[in-house]
Amino acid sequence: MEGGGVDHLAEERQKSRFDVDEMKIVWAGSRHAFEVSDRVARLVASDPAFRKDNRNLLSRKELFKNTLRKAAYAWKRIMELRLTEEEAAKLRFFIDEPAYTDLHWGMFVPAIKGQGTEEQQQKWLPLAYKMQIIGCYAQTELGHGSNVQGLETTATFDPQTDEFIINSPTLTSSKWWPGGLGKVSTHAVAYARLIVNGQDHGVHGFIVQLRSLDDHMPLPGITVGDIGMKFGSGAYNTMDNGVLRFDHVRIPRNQMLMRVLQVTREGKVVQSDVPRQLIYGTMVYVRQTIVSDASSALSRAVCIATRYSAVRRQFGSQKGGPETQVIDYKTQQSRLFPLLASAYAFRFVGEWLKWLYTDVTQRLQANDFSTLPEAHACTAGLKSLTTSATADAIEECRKLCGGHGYLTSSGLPELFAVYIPACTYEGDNTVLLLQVARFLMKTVSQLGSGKQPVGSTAYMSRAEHLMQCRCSAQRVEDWLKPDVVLEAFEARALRMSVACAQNLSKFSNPEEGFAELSADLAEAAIAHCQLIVVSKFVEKLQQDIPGQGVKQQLQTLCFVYSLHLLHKHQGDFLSTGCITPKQASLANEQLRSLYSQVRPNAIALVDAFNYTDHYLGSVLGRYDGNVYPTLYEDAWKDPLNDSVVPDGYHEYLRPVLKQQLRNARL
Ligand SMILES: CCCCCCCC/C=C\CCCCCCCCCCCCCC(=O)SCCNC(=O)CCNC(=O)[C@H](O)C(C)(C)COP(=O)(O)OP(=O)(O)OC[C@H]1O[C@@H](n2cnc3c(N)ncnc32)[C@H](O)[C@@H]1OP(=O)(O)O
Ligand SMILES: Cc1cc2nc3c(=O)[nH]c(=O)nc-3n(C[C@H](O)[C@H](O)[C@H](O)COP(=O)(O)OP(=O)(O)OC[C@H]3O[C@@H](n4cnc5c(N)ncnc54)[C@H](O)[C@@H]3O)c2cc1C
Repeated sequence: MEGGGVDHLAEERQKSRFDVDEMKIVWAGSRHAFEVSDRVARLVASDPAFRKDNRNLLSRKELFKNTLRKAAYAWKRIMELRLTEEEAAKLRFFIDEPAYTDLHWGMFVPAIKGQGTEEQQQKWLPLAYKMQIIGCYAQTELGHGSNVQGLETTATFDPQTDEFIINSPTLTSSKWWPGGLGKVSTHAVAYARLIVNGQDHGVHGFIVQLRSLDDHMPLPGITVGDIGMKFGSGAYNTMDNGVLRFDHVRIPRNQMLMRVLQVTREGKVVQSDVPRQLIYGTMVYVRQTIVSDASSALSRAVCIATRYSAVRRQFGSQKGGPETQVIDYKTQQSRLFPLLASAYAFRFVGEWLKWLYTDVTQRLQANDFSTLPEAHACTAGLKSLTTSATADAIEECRKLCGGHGYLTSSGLPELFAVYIPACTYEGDNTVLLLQVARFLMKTVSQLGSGKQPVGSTAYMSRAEHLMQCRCSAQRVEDWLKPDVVLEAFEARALRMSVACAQNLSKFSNPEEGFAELSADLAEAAIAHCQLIVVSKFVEKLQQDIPGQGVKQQLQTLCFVYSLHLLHKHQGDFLSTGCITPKQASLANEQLRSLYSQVRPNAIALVDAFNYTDHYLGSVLGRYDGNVYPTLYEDAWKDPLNDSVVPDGYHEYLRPVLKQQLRNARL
C-alpha cells in the first residue's frame, strides 16, 4: 500500500502465488467495503492532525486533551466531507485512539434505540446524532460489574412529582468504569433498580443529564470524575473512564427507557410483551462488534510479526552467505502461522455474527424473540473466544519479534495495552463462557424431547451419530477433507457438553452442580465456540471466491486454523475418543506440511489486510521492511537523547562517581 523507497520485502512479495488485490477484497468483505476502507485509511494517514506516534510521550492531561482535539476535528471532517455512517466508522477505526465517541455512538445511541419507546427515540436520538448531547453507558459500579442484577443504584418513583429519584445509597453503588463519563458526557444511560411503591422491579436504564449544557459543570446532586490511569502509557488512557454518584437526583418519569417495562403516571408497572433480556441488548450489539475488532487487532499484530520475521536474520549463514530469515524456522512458523490463520478465521466469523445480529434485530422489530437466546450465546461465546485468543496472540507476536518487539516503536506494547481490557469489558470472558455453557446444557437437556436444536447447535440433532462415530482419517491427506475435520470438532463439542450434562445430573441442586463443574463447563463452551469458528470458515469456502489462487490460500488457512486447534486441544479430542493418537499424529504431520505452503505467501497474506504504515504504527511492520535504519533514527529522537549528558548528572551521578573515586583512592 505504501509507495516510495526501496522495498526490502520485494523478493518476498514476488514469491506469493495468489492475487493479493482480490484477497484484499475478501478481507474487506466486498469491493465497496475495500474502496471505502482504502480511501479513509489514506485520508487519515495523510492528515498530520491524526498523528499518533507521540502518544506515549504525553502526560495524561496532554494525552486526553489531544484526544478531545482529534475527536472534534474528526467530527468537523465528517460534517465537511459529508461522510456516511460507514465512512465515519472507518474514520474512527483508522484514527486508532479510544475516545468518548466510541461510547456515545457504540453504546449510548444503541441503548436508546434498543430500549427506548418510539417517542423516546424521537426526542433523544436527533440530539445525540447531532452531538448536541454526548452520552455514555453507565452500568458497572464499584461493587458489581458482572452481576448486573446485583447493581445497587436506585431509581425510586415519586408519584407526587411524576419523577424518578436516582440515588447511590452506598460507596459500592458508585458507577465506576463507564467510558466517556469521567470528563466528557453530558448525559448517561444509567442502570438502576426500579423501585415503585416500595417494590423492587429489577435493573432498568434511565437517561440522566449529568452536566450543564452551558458550562459543563455537574448538575446538582451529581459527583463525577475520572477513575485514574490505566495499564500502559498512552493506550486506553485516552479514555476518561469515570466514577459517578447520585445524591437523590430527580429526572422526569419519561426518562426511564420504557420499551421493556412501563411505569404509568399513576405508578402502575406494566410489562410489555418484549422479553426482559432486551435490557441487555446493547451488550449483545457491542459484543458482536468486538468480534470484528478482534480480527483487526490480531491481523495488525500478525502483520507486524510476519513482516519483521522476514526481515530478521539469525544464524545459519552458509559459506559467508546471508543468515536464515527467522520466518524460515519451523518453530517460528508453528507459532506465527496459526495466528495468521486465526486473523482470517475471526474475520469470517465476525462477518457471520454481524449477519446473525442483523437478523435477530429485524426479528425483534417484528416481535419475534425466538432467536434471542442463540444471539446471546453466540455473541457472548465468540466475544470471549476471540478476545482471549487475540490478547494472547499480541503478546506472542511481541515475543516473535524478539527484543525489538519490546520497544514502543514496534507498536506491539501499546496494541497489547489497549487491547487486553477487551477480555474484561462487555462481560468478563469466563462469565460469558458460563452463559454459553448454560445455553448448551439447556439444549442438551432438550435432546430427545422432540425439540430440534437449530442455529449454532444444529449439529446436536445428530447426537446419536456424533456420540459414537469414529474419525475416518487414515492418511495425512484425509485431514484436508472439511467433513472429516468438521465431524471431529462436532463430536468433541457434543461429547464434552454431554459429559458435563451427565455430571450435572448427579447433583440434587443444579445450581450447586453448575458451580462445582464450572471449569469443565467453560471448556465445553470453548469447544462449541471453536466449532462455530471452524464451521463458518468452511462455509466461507463454499462461496464463489474469485481471484487467482485466493480460494486455495484460504483453504490452507482454514486447515491451519482447524488443525492447530486440534493439535493444541488434542487432550480433548483424545479423551472423548473423537480421534486416536495415530490420527492426532497424522493431523500434526498435515499441519507441518501446511506451514510450508503458507511460508511463500505469508507476506502477501498480511499485505492483504491493506494497512497503512500510519495505522500499523510500527517500525518493525513497515511495508518496505526498512527496519534497521528507522529503528536507529528513531532511538535518537527519544527525549532522553535531547542532551548527551542527562539531566540529573550533576545532582545524582557525579556525586556517586566522585564518591566511588574517593573511596578507591583511600
Ligand atoms: C474519533 C471520533 C470519530 C467519530 C466517529 C463517529 C462515528 C462512529 C461510528 C461508530 C462507532 C462504533 C463504536 C463501537 C465500539 C464500541 C466500543 C466499546 C468499547 C467497550 C466498552 C465497554 C463497555 C462495557 O463494558 S459496558 C458493561 C458490560 N457489562 C457486562 O457485560 C456485564 C456482564 N453481565 C451480564 O451480561 C449479566 O449479568 C449475565 C448475563 C452474566 C447474568 O445476567 P442475569 O443474572 O440476569 O442472568 P442469568 O444468567 O440468570 O440469565 C437470565 C436469562 O437471561 C439470558 N440472558 C443473559 N444475558 C442476555 C443477553 N445479553 N441477551 C439475551 N439474553 C440474555 C440468559 O441466557 C438467561 O436465559 P434463560 O433462558 O436461561 O433464563
Ligand atoms: C477498559 C474498560 C472499559 C469499561 N467500560 C465500561 C463502560 O463503558 N460502561 C460500563 O458500565 N462498564 C464498563 N466497564 C466495566 C466492565 O464491563 C466490567 O469490568 C466487566 O463487566 C467485568 O466485571 P467486574 O469488573 O465486576 O469483574 P468481576 O466479576 O469482579 O470479575 C473478577 C473475577 O471474578 C470472576 N467471576 C466473576 N463472577 C463469576 C462467576 N459467576 N463465575 C466464575 N467466575 C466469576 C471473573 O472471571 C474474574 O476472574 C469497563 C471496564 C474496563 C476494564
